[in-house]
Amino acid sequence: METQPRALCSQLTSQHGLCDVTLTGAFLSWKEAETCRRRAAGHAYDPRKAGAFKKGGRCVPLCEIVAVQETEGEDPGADTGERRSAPRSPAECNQHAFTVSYVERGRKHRWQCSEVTFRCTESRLCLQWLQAIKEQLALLTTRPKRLLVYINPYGGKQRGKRIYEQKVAPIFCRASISTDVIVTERANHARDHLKTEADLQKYDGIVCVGGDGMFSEVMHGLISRTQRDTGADQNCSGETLVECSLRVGIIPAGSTDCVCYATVGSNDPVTSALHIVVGDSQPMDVCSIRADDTFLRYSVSLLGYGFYGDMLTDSERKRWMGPARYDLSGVKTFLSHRYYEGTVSFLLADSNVGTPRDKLQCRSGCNICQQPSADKRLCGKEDRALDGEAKGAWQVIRGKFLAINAACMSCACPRSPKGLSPSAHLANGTVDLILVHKCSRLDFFRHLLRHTNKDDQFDHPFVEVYRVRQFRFTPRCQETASELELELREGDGVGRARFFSQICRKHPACGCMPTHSCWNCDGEILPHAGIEVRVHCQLIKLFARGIEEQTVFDDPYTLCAI
Ligand SMILES: Nc1ncnc2c1ncn2[C@@H]1O[C@H](COP(=O)(O)OP(=O)(O)OP(=O)(O)O)[C@@H](O)[C@H]1O
Repeated sequence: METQPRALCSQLTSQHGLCDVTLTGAFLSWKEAETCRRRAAGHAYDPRKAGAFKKGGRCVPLCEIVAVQETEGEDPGADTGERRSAPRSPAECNQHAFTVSYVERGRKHRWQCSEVTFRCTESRLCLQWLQAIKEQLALLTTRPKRLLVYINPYGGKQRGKRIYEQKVAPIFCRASISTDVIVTERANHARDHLKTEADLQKYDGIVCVGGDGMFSEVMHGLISRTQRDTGADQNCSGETLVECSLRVGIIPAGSTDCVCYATVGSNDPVTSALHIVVGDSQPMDVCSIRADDTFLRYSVSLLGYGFYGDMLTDSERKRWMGPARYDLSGVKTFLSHRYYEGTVSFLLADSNVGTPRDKLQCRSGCNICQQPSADKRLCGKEDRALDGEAKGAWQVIRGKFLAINAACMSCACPRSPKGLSPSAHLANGTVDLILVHKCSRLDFFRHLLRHTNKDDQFDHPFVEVYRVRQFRFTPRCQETASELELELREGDGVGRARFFSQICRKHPACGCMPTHSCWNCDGEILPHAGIEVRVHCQLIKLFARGIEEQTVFDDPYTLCAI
């Protein structure tokens, strides 16, 4: 028989005075006690105190309570940082207390762990409250109890270990989450450990402390391990990959924390730790990248050829500079203004998953991500039938590109708060393919500038954007003889020019454009130019809930009204 959540209602004392505290199956709320309010309305009214109490009232969803603990020898002013000037009265000394830690929302999607202590004179009542809240928390089965934590001690400003120990571990401890912590000793340590050694049965989730590179390691390890354990072959083209059951939490401690920012809305370790504690779950699409029929890598954020590929290649040579290298390499790559020729082929996504320019941003509980995607509907025989059908739907664009970007998510970050593709979705089984054709430096600058302001970066004649399920890129130097011949025949005069430029590209001594760039795959260089990309809908899950609409939570009383 299902356990019924216990409801309680008592008058207890908090640091703001006597209050009515209510526990239901969904909320814990407290507000100024009726008797106090009536007294405050009469001659004993003290506006200063009444205001303070109003501020102290709250309605906290049960799922956002971090923990409840009996408070021994507590000081009623301790949770607000107030110091008691007077010794405790004999009445206070006879009181029993319990402290509730809960999620409190701050500005810019930040969460913090707040506390409230309730006191009462009866030990039985205090125990009743403690037990009732603990029982309710025990019903929240999506919360992790045991986590495997990987810390990159060299990520970002090399503060990963300190961030974990000072900001995250105390929250896990308060929430009674046990952890096995591995501080990595080399690159790919976490990936290899997850792939082969880790006893994943023991854990409810994995946490990585570091930047996007560290997350990518953990993701690769987890996906590979899941496929191996379930008999799926990630190297086989067209294989339906098996979703990973363990969730991944990201504690941001890198120089780029784009995945964390796009899924939580902030780069704050405490916020991430709290999303893990409350057991949030955010599915996320993953792209698999292949070249010459061989699996290369997975990507969850940005795949960029041309501008972003060149910028990453240059910045890797300047690692000694730290995060400032991205700015310098960005300017250098912009000034070089290189373009690359090639052919992009893609399979458009279904219309029910929106379009890159529809301004429907992916937010917590996104409707579009809850639509069954084409990728999900495909399996077995159906898969082959639909794939055959889809073959006719491939679109082909040949041209000279300054950048080819595939955004699996918005790629929002503090510098570009709306991101590379503001309406891209985390889990709808698609990727937004952005083609920036050759244009003047000034136009390209205008396009880049629009990533930082409110203007539409796709509203330029030289930019095309498509929501796709699969795409391929073939650089001109890899195009087959028949494709090149076709192109030469397409325009006579142009043909001659292209013929000569083809000779030039084969002779680097003449100093003309390089024939191809490389791909920036979530911040890692992929040396291949010709690739094939397929989106795997909701292949992994994060301890996150997507970016919340902030306004709902501005008023602590709003939740009571919901
Ligand atoms: N102990 C280690 N020693 C050296 N490299 C490591 C170690 N642990 C992890 N790495 C590697 O460090 C790379 C960068 O890590 P991370 O993403 O955490 O930091 P970052 O500063 O954001 O990275 P980047 O410098 O790429 O922006 C990752 O690709 C990861 O494979």
